[in-house]
Amino acid sequence: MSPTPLKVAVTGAAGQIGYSLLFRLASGALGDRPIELRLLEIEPALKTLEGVVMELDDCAFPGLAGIEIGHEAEKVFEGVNLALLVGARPRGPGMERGDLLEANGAIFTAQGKALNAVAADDVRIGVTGNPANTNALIAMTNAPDIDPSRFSALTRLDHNRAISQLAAKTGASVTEIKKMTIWGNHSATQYPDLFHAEVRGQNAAEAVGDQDWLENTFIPTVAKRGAAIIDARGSSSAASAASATVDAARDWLHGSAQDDWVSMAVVSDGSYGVPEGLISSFPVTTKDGDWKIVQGLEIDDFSRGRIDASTAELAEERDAVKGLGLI
Ligand SMILES: NC(=O)C1=CN([C@@H]2O[C@H](COP(=O)(O)OP(=O)(O)OC[C@H]3O[C@@H](n4cnc5c(N)ncnc54)[C@H](O)[C@@H]3O)[C@@H](O)[C@H]2O)C=CC1
Ligand SMILES: O=C([O-])CC(=O)C(=O)O
Repeated sequence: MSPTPLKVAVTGAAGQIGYSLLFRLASGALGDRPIELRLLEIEPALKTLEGVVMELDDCAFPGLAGIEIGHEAEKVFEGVNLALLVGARPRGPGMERGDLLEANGAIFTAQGKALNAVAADDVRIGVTGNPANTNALIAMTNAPDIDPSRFSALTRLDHNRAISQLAAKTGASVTEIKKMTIWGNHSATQYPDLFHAEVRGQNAAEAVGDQDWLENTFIPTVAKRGAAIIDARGSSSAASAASATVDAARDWLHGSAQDDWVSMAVVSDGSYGVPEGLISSFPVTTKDGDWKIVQGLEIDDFSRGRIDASTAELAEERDAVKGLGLI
């Protein structure tokens, strides 16, 4: 007998990220278990989504057990085991992701409530739509019956960007880089940390041996990569965001590698001085659908300042959505 399909909800399924993400999911990126796609869109985008579904059908993916589409969250989210909340307005040139709070926040209030009402008991919820950390906080707060540990926001794209930049600098392959960490917000204040990362088993900051590059090239290149892509493409990253969304979901469900960790924005328990309750990016290990913040890393003054600046921004965003009545 074939296993019960994993029910995977994707919101904003007719959007740019959706157009890449759905085909990765359907072709088996989350593993061998068949999947059923539950695709949520706003009503005016359903016709476009029907076209995407025709294309999914035309791929004849053996692991795709079914597709349902709709514009009502409570119907689409019924019984879902994994919800990838992508649907939200992207920023344009000259905007910061935080500028989207008011436009996008309400989406996550409604979707948090719907997940709370109808998702499966084992649901995991990954938020990609920006501003991702605070949208995840909104969804989590509006889903009081779902354990807060089931929510996470995507900083895996930043993590992957940081690995790629470090690989290019050191001549290592991406597989030779371990223990990369993104701390804080998925925003320009994020802190990609080379002091705990490793290149071929050597401390990455030591392997680079160039504090000026670390501070003035590496950190800003990673933190502002989204804006650089908008500048070049005229629209925000889509295929790489879809790829990171898949990486994050796969590792969450199936576990991170033994000798490595990943970056995920998860609810803070106060670790590393990050105020409790904020959804902030940490180094985490994952196993069987659960994550654990890596403990015991030494944080020097340089890193402390960067982490504090990013978490202060998260606290401001939290206060802003409180002011808007979203949490
Ligand atoms: N966390 C990350 O690393 C990244 C996040 N993003 C964010 O992901 C989001 C989506 O980006 P794109 O796909 O490029 O945007 P897009 O504009 O191409 O697609 C967004 C889709 O969401 C849909 N949508 C809007 N409200 C909805 C609702 N209430 N329910 C369901 N669907 C809804 C829209 O109709 C649209 O089809 C943006 O907020 C963007 O900033 C983008 C790249 C990386
Ligand atoms: O920069 C943006 O607005 C899209 C995004 O989150 C990213 O590419 O990291």
